Amino acid sequence: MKKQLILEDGTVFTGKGFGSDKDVIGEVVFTTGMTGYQEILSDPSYCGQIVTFTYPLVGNYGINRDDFETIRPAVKALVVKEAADFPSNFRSEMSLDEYLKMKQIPAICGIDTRKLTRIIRQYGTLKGAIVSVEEKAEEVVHRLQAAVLPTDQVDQVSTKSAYPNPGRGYRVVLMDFGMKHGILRELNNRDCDVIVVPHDTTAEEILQLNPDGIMLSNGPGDPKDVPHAIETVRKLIGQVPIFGICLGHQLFALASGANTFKLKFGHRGSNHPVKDLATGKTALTSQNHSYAVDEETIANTELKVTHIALNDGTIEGLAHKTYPAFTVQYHPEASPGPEDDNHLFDRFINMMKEHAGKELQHA
Ligand SMILES: NC(=O)CC[C@H](N)C(=O)O
Repeated sequence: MKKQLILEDGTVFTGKGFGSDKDVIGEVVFTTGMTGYQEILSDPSYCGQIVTFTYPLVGNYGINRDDFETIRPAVKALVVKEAADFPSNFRSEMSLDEYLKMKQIPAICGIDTRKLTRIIRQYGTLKGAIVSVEEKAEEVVHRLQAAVLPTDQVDQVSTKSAYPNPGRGYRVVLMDFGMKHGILRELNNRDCDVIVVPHDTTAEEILQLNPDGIMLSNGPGDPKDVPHAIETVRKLIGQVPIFGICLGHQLFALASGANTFKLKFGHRGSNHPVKDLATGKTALTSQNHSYAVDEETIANTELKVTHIALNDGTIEGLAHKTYPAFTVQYHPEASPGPEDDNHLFDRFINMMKEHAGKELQHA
């Protein structure tokens, strides 16, 4: 069925719909990863976004049961150049089209994704809609310009109640702002005794769980849309070791008195070079973010910059000057992408070991 992708600046693309048939409005972003579409479409940080894949072929290895980052995908829609009709891979259980239909996520193929990406690069992230070809473009543009996109994405994707993920090592309270399962997987691999808690859990409730460390997850939207979480993180800094990823990193920065701002079109892909300022080494990293911490506001805080993006010089990592707390803007849990910085999870374990003054048998 023919569909159109319409941008708020009036650009109209026509293509073929697949996945769910419903009409949607969202923020159009692009990702440059050459593989990993299953992890990307199931990463809750994409909640509300229409994701364009710059890699021209998507769906060729199907959908498998191992690579989900959540069981309830929150992405709004997908835009691709070519969608493979016949996936081929020993792990494949269904096609991308079947999966998108099952999860009611619309997609459009046959789009000139290079042109679309250039528009986003030039003008910044835009609102867009995927609608039937029957719809009049001017009316849709009008609707798009008037549309106010939701700001409650964290609440949409965070767990509604706390749940344990037992282990015999250090106890970690994992604040779920839209957590990728990759984070849980890394903590499990290190035997952590994890308790996942909703985004609005208070600092007092968290400390009552007697954690050895606190993990702040990734998550969708503007970090300033979850002021209660900033307040919670502020109260937790200095109490126990903290490790934050992506949205968790931004919340840690805001809680420490720094500021965040929206990047023009964000960083999304699996090969973003990041320099560790302590070692001088560069790692290739998996990224997915629209916001970044403002470097000019770091001087007023107790934080130091530990990592920077080599593409645009923005902050990619922070550490507290006195307390055991550090965060990264990128994804050391990868999924998808390189695992160069997976050792950061070991650093968190070591921090908990030092702080707790005890070595746990399995940690
Ligand atoms: N992956 C994330 O946690 C993204 C953080 C935040 N939503 C951003 O877009 O910058």
